[in-house]
Amino acid sequence: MTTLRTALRLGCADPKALTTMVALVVVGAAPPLGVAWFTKLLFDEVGKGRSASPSTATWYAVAIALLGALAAIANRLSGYFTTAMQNAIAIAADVRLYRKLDAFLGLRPFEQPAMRDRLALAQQAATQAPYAVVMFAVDVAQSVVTIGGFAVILASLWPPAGLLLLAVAVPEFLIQLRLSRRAARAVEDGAGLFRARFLFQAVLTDLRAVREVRLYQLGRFFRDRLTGTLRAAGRIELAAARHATTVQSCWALAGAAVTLTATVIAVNAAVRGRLSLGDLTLLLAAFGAAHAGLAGIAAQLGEAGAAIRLFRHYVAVLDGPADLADGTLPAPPLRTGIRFEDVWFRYDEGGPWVLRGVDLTIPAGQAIGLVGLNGAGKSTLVKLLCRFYDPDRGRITWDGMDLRELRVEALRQRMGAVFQDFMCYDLSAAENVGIGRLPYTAEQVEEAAARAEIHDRLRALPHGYATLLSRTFADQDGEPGVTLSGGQWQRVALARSLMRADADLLILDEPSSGLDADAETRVHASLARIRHGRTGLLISHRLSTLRDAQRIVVLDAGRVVESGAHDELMAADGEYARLFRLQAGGYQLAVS
Ligand SMILES: Nc1ncnc2c1ncn2[C@@H]1O[C@H](COP(=O)(O)OP(=O)(O)OP(=O)(O)O)[C@@H](O)[C@H]1O
Repeated sequence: MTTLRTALRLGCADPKALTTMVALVVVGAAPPLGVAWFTKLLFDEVGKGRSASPSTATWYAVAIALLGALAAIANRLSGYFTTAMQNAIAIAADVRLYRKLDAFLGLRPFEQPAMRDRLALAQQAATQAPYAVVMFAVDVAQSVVTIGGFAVILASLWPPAGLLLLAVAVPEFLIQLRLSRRAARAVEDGAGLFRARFLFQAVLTDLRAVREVRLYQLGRFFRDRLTGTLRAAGRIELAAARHATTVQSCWALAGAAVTLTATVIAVNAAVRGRLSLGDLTLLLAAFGAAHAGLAGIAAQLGEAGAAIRLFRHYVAVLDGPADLADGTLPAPPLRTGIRFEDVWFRYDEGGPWVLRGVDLTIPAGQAIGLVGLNGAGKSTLVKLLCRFYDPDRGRITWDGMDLRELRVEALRQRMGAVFQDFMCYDLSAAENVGIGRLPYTAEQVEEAAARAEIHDRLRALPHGYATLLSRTFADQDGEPGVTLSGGQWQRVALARSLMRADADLLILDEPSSGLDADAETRVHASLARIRHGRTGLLISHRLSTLRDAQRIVVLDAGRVVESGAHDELMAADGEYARLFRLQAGGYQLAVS
């Protein structure tokens, strides 16, 4: 019931367009009745032979033509308002869906294949179902007028025709409902393939992917995967269509038999003089139209039924539980520090532990460097700190308060971060930097860009900061945008995080891995100035960039194995000292 209610509510997204369309549909339903009636009168008039009045017959013909024109105009206009209604439904449905997705506080819902399938189905059904339900209701209303009118005509000419119609209509409705279930199941079964299709299409068209696809000559490989996916999806769709066609064809034979029965009886009555020629025409037209009308409603019931079944996925996403419970307390400015207390975490229940009892303190006003081999759990630790996930055991505190007690939005407003896999948005240069803190001013953007050593490059772009950073979209002049080098993009991402340079906590996960040596030195000097007296967590494989951190923490397989200042760790001669010497040795070798 909630599903239907939600669909109906969305279906009424543009009440004006809806009511106008309904009015036009109802107006358009009346002319066929008039046409049938005037055709009967015309035939009866012509049937009088010599005593027929040519002017009366002409008037009947004019009336038929006018009614036909009225129906056609009402039909066109209702088509226009239907489009307006569809647009409004699509916008309202998407707004609700994406607002819900945006309300997920963490990352888990986006990492679950079942949830992604459901989401794909929800996106598909979001506009279809509300439209199908509304159109079904409208067509039923229209058909009540048309079929009701024809039913009155049939009842006055030959009452048993109504029973004959019911005998054919009721099973037809039941059959369509059954077929709708099967059709919806076919779409559900193909959801994974549907997503895979988009994946392969993206690989074959995405600017970053096509580079590798060209170099490794993977076009054929991915095309074959795409074709395989399309074929598999096609097989599911065709199996459902084959079943529907078989059932519907058999049923069409039954419908034809009923129509034949009605025709034979009516013709017999006419031959015996119980019906006039006009009556016979009217009866056959009325029976055919009523039958077609009922079959049309049954087919639409099937379509609406399938759409509603799929729409359950949309409602399930909207009504689904929150992924993380939001806290209730405001996040105060950081005074004492952040603590990881025996934090255990794994991405999947039953999966390997990624963090295993991490104890770590980030005192307020200090910069901590985090070091470890690939897969040690550094980025995971950052993700927990941003509260994208909650620890399975232990807790993380902000001035002694469990992160889970704080309002997530408030907590994140106190953080600035640049992630390893940062985003390159197809937006202007100013927007690419400024969205780090909305709303932004041009001065703030330029200051952040200068700190990240990218201001001169952005200012020198064809339209300065207004230049679109994209090669796949055109700017307002129809010109393709500009794209930056990898290191320049990284500086833009860094500038974005520096829009929050005054944040209580600055997290920098490999902020300079793609920077040239000159830029790296300058960026780190700039970062050291910004971080001075601020709380920061800096992750880097380039250990020399962490030297000035007050404390360096070494993570190994999800555990803190060493902790101390650079000199202390070097003196301890442990893992950090080994890695540092290895890197330094590499540089020495290169120099000598
Ligand atoms: N979203 C995820 N779902 C499941 N497992 C994940 C996810 N992200 C990371 N992992 C796993 O967690 C482990 C730690 O990954 P993490 O990214 O935290 O390591 P890291 O120390 O940052 O490594 P690197 O130096 O390579 O960036 C890895 O084994 C990885 O496979």
